[in-house]
Amino acid sequence: MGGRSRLVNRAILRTLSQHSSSSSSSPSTLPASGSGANAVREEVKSLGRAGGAILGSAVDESGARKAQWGAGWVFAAAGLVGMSGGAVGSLHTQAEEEPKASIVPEVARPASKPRVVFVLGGPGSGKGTQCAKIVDSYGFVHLSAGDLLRAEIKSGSPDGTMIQNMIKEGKIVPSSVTINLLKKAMAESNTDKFLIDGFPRNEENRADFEKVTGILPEFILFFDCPETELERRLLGRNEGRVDDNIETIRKRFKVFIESSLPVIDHYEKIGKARKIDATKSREEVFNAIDPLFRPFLETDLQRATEVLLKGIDSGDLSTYERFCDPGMTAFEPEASGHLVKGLDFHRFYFNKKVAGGNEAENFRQSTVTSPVVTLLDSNVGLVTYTRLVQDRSSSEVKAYNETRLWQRKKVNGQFEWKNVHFHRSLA
Ligand SMILES: Nc1ncnc2c1ncn2[C@@H]1O[C@H](COP(=O)(O)OP(=O)(O)O)[C@@H](O)[C@H]1O
Ligand SMILES: Nc1ccn([C@@H]2O[C@H](COP(=O)(O)OP(=O)(O)O)[C@@H](O)[C@H]2O)c(=O)n1
Repeated sequence: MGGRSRLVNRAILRTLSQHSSSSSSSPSTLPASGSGANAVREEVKSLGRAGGAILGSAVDESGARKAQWGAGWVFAAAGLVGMSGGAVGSLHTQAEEEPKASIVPEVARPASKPRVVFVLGGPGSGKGTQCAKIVDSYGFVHLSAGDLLRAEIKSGSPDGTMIQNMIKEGKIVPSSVTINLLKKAMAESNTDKFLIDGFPRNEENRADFEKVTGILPEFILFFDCPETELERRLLGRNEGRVDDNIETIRKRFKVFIESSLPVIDHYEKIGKARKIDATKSREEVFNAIDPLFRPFLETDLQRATEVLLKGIDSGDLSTYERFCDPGMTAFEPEASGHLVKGLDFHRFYFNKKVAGGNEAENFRQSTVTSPVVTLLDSNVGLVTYTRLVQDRSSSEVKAYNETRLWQRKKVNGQFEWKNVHFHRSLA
């Protein structure tokens, strides 16, 4: 996601393309063994030694954005990526032992592990304004530390008076109070993507959050803006806040420089700070932020595919219907060259399985190789892979090439990826 991993991803893609016989980055031509795979393994090992996670988008030689399926892309060359028998998204190699422990592909983490982006910047730099836009486009939950503290005052909590006094003085409320509020809000939410705005504001906030939650941010957004502009915006904000007066504003600037800038420096040093010029218009600021959030969509899309395939393997019709658009079209061998529309054709196979009864006999396992996730825009994505299907009832392993076209839709106010078309053919 960061500059470093993007460069590393480029290197991997180059290595792969050198050993690929056709197009520059065609995953279906990845070597399964031999010198190409060895070269890739070396890349993986060196990444592991450097402690780098292989994640998110990469840019291929033609400039097209591509998502790597976690380490799957690399493991697909070195081995195989398992899609069943364990947690969804767990990776295993079957060809030979790989240095798994040293490589922690972030996309392989359990879906419940929250992905957090901290949004920092001086008071009035536009954090809240941009967070609203990110929520709207990317389905994050926005948690403003300041808003949570103000709500705590209103709720009549025993800490209310202390918090009110601190805010009036532009001082930073003790971490234990703010972190408890954040933890509670995160636990009450049913998502795993959080924008945490106005936090961590000092070293104590930062270190305590890490210690208490074990969460490191994916990255931090730093809205860079000079004091004169901040002052102008805050005096014009007009939200009736007790701290938007010239006396408190000056105190907040001082606290920001003394306590918050060192936190931003910390993230800069570990390569997690993404600095944004916040003096630009709201639209220009959003355009600068927008690409940073694309990899989250790629991860979501990959996870949706993993869950869908697991649903197919286990004969779970409700999962299948949750991820498939009712008007989905498909070309698959069972349809003998015809395009089938809707879910009835596919439902037949789920019902047949249930009717067959014997779970052990019905047991199926898919292993995905050469997965590629390509985001066409923020609401349309393409997932291609080869799927090996093992079936208890037959010793034959079937291999399919599959292409799934996904569309992101808002359902009951929440973004969901829906499979709108797939093409499956015998590999
Ligand atoms: N890019 C921008 N240009 C001009 N004004 C802005 C911009 N972004 C936000 N504002 C305005 O500045 C004020 C502060 O923005 P806000 O998002 O509340 O900042 P923060 O959450 O960082 O305190 C608001 O009145 C907002 O409408
Ligand atoms: N992590 C935090 C965030 C806010 N706060 C308090 O809440 C005030 C308002 O913060 P905010 O994030 O809502 O607003 P801005 O100052 O960024 O405009 C701060 O000046 C602090 O007094 C805090 O103590 N600790």
